[in-house]
Amino acid sequence: MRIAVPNKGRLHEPTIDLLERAGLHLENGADRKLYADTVDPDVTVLFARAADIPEYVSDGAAELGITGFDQVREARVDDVSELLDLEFGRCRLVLAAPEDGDTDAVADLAGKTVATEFPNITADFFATTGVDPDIVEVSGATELTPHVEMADAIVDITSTGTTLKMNRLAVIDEVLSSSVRLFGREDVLDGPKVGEVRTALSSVKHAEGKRYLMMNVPRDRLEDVRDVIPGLGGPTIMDIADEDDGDAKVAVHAVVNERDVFETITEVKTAGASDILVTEIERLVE
Ligand SMILES: Nc1ncnc2c1ncn2[C@@H]1O[C@H](COP(=O)(O)OP(=O)(O)OP(=O)(O)O)[C@@H](O)[C@H]1O
Ligand SMILES: O=P(O)(O)OC[C@H]1O[C@H](OP(=O)(O)OP(=O)(O)O)[C@H](O)[C@@H]1O
Ligand SMILES: [Mg+2]
Repeated sequence: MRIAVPNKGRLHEPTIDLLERAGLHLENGADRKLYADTVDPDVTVLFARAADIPEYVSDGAAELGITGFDQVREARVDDVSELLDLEFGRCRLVLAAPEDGDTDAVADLAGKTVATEFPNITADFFATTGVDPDIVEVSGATELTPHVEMADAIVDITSTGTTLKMNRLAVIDEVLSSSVRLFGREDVLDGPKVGEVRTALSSVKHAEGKRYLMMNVPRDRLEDVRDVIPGLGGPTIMDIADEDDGDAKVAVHAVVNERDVFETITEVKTAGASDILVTEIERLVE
């Protein structure tokens, strides 16, 4: 099975990092190679441009793909399905125009020109508004086009808003909200490998922001400790083999949200826990 992933750009590294954390370690994937093997002999990674990945999956060059939702929508592929929101590469496609110009609303764009790297998404957006501007496709530096009289407005990616601000552009409307997705061609979705890859990647997402808490608790304080552990399932309670103590203490393990760890430690300690350990979780298969 082949997974197409971004070969460069801002999505490349986080995608490789995610595959590694999911246990799909890349082998002999030196720079500029088109393919890399993984520890799983049945899984190959194919490197492609973020914008080409939906087409690669649709055409059969790969079975699965990882790229931005914006690219999937722009490619207008109708035979692929989303399997997982990977929740990075978050950005918005927005309609924006010069701050000090006379374009303040969608209606102001009747008979005007909009420049974008996403002509299909832009056309779909305007089709819902009843306004029908000319759409000009550019391949980058879109933010410049209103200042060189190429366009009256743009549809482009924004995340922090810095680029729009630097180019004195104001948002008129949101066109699309995007993040990176795992998707696959519909005719292969039932295969066992697809399920395995999906589970591996989602287990990394589930583990993010969670910590594993371990502690020892006198058996007669167990209920007090249990009461203060915020529930994410569990906790797991285990007997401790201890010759001197008999069964006076038990080990308590629990998965907790990272943001709750600080408070929980204080509370379980007050409730009688000792030998408290906090560790990171690599993967959490639910
Ligand atoms: N500023 C941003 N913040 C968050 N995600 C972004 C941002 N810019 C782009 N993305 C996401 O990353 C995807 C790829 O963008 P990137 O800039 O890496 O590639 P590109 O410039 O289109 O590619 P290439 O360098 O191959 O021309 C976008 O389609 C979008 O989903
Ligand atoms: O809201 P901001 O945080 O400023 O991000 C928005 C910018 O990020 C992307 O460009 P990128 O940095 O990927 O450069 P590129 O034009 O080379 O793709 C996008 O095309 C915007 O220009
Ligand atoms: Mg870019």
